[in-house]
Formats: sequence, C-alpha cells, structure tokens
Amino acid sequence: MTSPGTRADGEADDLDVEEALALVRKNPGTPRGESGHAGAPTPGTPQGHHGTHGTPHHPGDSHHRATAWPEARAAAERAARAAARAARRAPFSVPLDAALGLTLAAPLAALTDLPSFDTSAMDGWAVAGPGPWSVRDEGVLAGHTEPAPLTDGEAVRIATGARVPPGTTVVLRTEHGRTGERGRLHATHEVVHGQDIRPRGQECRRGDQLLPVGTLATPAVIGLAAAAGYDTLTAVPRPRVDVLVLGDELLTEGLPHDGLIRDALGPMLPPWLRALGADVRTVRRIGDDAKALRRAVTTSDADLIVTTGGTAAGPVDHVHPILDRIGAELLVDGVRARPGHPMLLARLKGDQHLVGLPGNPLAAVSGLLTLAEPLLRILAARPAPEPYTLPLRDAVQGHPYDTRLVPVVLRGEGVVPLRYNGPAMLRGIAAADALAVVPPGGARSGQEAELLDLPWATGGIGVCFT
Ligand SMILES: Nc1nc2c(c(=O)[nH]1)N[C@H]1C(S)=C(S)[C@@H](COP(=O)(O)OP(=O)(O)OC[C@H]3O[C@@H](n4cnc5c(N)ncnc54)[C@H](O)[C@@H]3O)O[C@H]1N2
Ligand code: MOO
Repeated sequence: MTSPGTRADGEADDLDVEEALALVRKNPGTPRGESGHAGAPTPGTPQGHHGTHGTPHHPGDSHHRATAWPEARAAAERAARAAARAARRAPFSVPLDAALGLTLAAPLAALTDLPSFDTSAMDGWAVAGPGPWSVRDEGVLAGHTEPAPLTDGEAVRIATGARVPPGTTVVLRTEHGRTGERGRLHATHEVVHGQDIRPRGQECRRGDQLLPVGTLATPAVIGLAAAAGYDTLTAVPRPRVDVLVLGDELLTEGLPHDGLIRDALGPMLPPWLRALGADVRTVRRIGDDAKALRRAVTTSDADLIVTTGGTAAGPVDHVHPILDRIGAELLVDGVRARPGHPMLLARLKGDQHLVGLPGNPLAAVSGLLTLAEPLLRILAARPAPEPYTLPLRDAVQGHPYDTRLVPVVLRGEGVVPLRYNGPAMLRGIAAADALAVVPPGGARSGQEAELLDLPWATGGIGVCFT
C-alpha cells in the first residue's frame, strides 16, 4: 500500500519524521477540512459548543452527574482495589516464556549462587603462582566438570565461562601472554592476584532476594530469573477482558461505502488493552442489537467488559438502558473530559466491571486511559507510573469546564501539541508520544502539563505487547 508521502526507498525514515512534524500544530486552530467539532478548538471559539457536544458543561446542565477527570481516575482505582481484595485473585505459576508483562506475586530469591562456580571472565590461561609457567596440553572449556588442580608454575588454556581449576591464582588474557622457548608462558602485562576470575557467589548467594513482590516481569527480569535457576515464576494473573463493539454501521474490511465505516476500535483496543496488562479473551461485534448486548454482558465472566459506542442518548445507544435493566451500579456516569465525556464505569455482578467507551475513536482512547488503565493496572498489580509534567511548546485552548486530553509529541525538553485531535480522529494520536492533560480553561505556551504516556512510547514494559 502506498499513501502520499510514503516511499519504498531509503528516504522513508526522513519522510516519516517530516510527516510527523507536519502534524505538529504550529498555530492552535481547526485542522483544514474539518468542521469545528472535530479538530482543536479555533482561537476565539467558545469551548463546549463544538459539534455534537451540545451545550457547554456547567453546573445545572443535563450532564450534572459527570465526574471531574481526576476523580474519575481515582474512582476507577478504588473500584479495582475493592475488586482485587474481594476476588482474592490467586497467584499462579507461569513458565518464563509466558511471563512477560506480569507482576511477580512472590519475591525472586536466588535458587543458586551466581556464578555457581569460580569461572574465567576471559579467554586465556589459568595460571598458578608466579610465571613463567609450563602449559598443560589439554585446555579447559565452558560446560565441563571441574578440571584438575594446578600447582604453582603451571598454566592451562581456558575459555571464558569455563570452571577455573583449583589452585588458579589469575586468569591471564590471551592478549596479555606469550609462549616463548620450550613452550613456556610469559606475562606481557602486569597481572593482579585474582584478576579475570569471577568468584562463585560474586553476584548473589543462594537465598538472596534479587527482586521484591510487585516487580514487573520485563525481559531483563525473565533473564535474571532463568540465570538464578527458575523455570516458572509466581505471578498475579492478568485481568480477563471481553470487548464488545457496538454499531450497525461498522465494516470489518474494505473501504467505507453507503454510510458504513471501518471499525477502528475492534482492531485497536485488544493490543492496547494487552499492553495495559489485560488478557483479552473475546472481541465481539454485536451491532446495535440491545438483546445481543444484554446477553453478551450477562453471560461474560470476564473481570472487565469493555464496550465501544452506544454510550450517548441516541435511539440505538443501548449501553445505559441495559445497565439499568440488569441493575448495574454506575460508578462513573460521564466524565468532564474532552474528548470522551460520555465514558462510563459500572459495577456488575460480583467483582465484575464494565467500562463503556464512546464510539468516537479518540474519545474511546480518552476513556481507555481515564477508566480502563487505572482499573487494569490495579487488577494486574502493576506499579503506578510516576506522574510527570513537561512544558507545552504551544498554547492549548481549553474547555471552560472540562479537562482536555491532547495528543503531543516529545521534542527536546517539552511537548508539542498535535493537530487532528478531534474526537473522531486517530491521526494525531497515531503520531503521538503521549496525551497532555489540559486543565479547564486551557494552558499557556510554556505551561507545564501532566502527561499520560502511551504504552509503546515509554520505553517501559508497555513496548512489549504481550
Ligand atoms: N445529543 C448528543 N449527542 C451526542 C453527544 C451529546 O453530548 N449529546 N455526545 C457526542 C459525543 S462527544 C460522543 S463521543 C458520541 C458518543 O456516542 P456513542 O458512545 O453513543 O457512540 P456512537 O454514537 O455509537 O458513535 C459515535 C461515532 O463514532 C463512530 N464509531 C462508533 N464505533 C466505532 C468504531 N468501532 N470504529 C470507528 N468509529 C466508530 C460512529 O460511527 C459515530 O460516528 O456521541 C455524540 N453525540
Ligand atoms: O468529545 Mo466526545 O466526548 O467526542 O467523546
């Protein structure tokens, strides 16, 4: 597939950067070709009037139940804590090759000394006492049983990682020795007692705690566990998630036609949810069929059900009526956030929760990071990311009452807000490194903004889509 600006030649990388920069918003304004509701607010345009948002949000309007953005995140964390306590999700044993991204439920204690024997750190000779040395015929390789002891004046060829013979005082690197007349070995470099020998237990002794409970199983953690003798790890199970994609207008392949559009959320959410620690079991497209939605919700045994679309008050927006009918408890019913204000969080039977994401794709991302991320993080017992702020290079116009989440790229010591940040658009977020949290009223150029990292942009475990 070729799109404008992509090349199959060596310029591709440069062009990618240029394309990303072309998305950078030089002046806050409405993206070309978009009506006001879909893009960044135009300077001077009153906020809250963009497009289908309807009336601005203020006390006394029809959205009076909406929760402030920080409180919505806190409510999701509280709900997850209660569920995690009540469900007593038992730790399980997982083979190392399936452990990536899980949280350790038991401390990682060394099952062996590391190294487990005195070992050579270099290719060269194991020598005993002062030189010159007479060199034995047979060398010592890694992976063999203990070699015969050396006596003073003796040397033996040794490979990196091989067991050093008892009696060895130094390993002489290949480049630090020379064999002279009658095959005797001379040092060409000063050697210090014990040099280039890694003694048994240098890194740890058996029983030493290497990592505490709560550590995320990164590739390095898995490698350490293997080195320390583990075949399996004891971990917190991933929260099970079922995704229900609503909307009769959605196509799963080909080009949009006849008022039908491609489903962007069915393909986008599962890998994103997995990056947040979830075990995504099913993704079901159930159209605008209220009965099918009810059946899917009531028969799911997932820890979390994520629905997309149908959160507003339109004729086929079935999420609220179904939650009402099945007696769900609405913990968050709308959030003072743009995009994504119709997002919701409900408690269903037992310890099961439902996050309702709005259908507009960037609004769904907003709901995912506001409600699903804290919930999954706590169920998966993952550490909370350290909150951080960076200065915004450009001013961002705010909503008078709601928090805005705006895609940004990291540039130098700050962040640059991106265009194409309208609720229906993924073009900005697809080029972004993070979402900037813009408080009600907006942010000046140079003002510090809280950032929500995207799992693939952090360099953290999120890059590993487990
Ligand atoms: N009278 C009002 N109407 C709307 C309001 C409002 O406050 N008053 N809010 C608007 C906002 S903001 C949003 S966001 C949407 C949320 O509505 P729903 O969650 O009910 O979503 P839908 O109506 O089902 O879809 C909205 C939009 O997104 C498209 N969509 C849906 N699913 C997908 C998908 N999987 N992939 C791609 N696009 C999807 C859908 O076709 C619609 O265009 O409500 C506004 N209305
Ligand atoms: O702005 Mo809506 O809140 O697009 O999600």
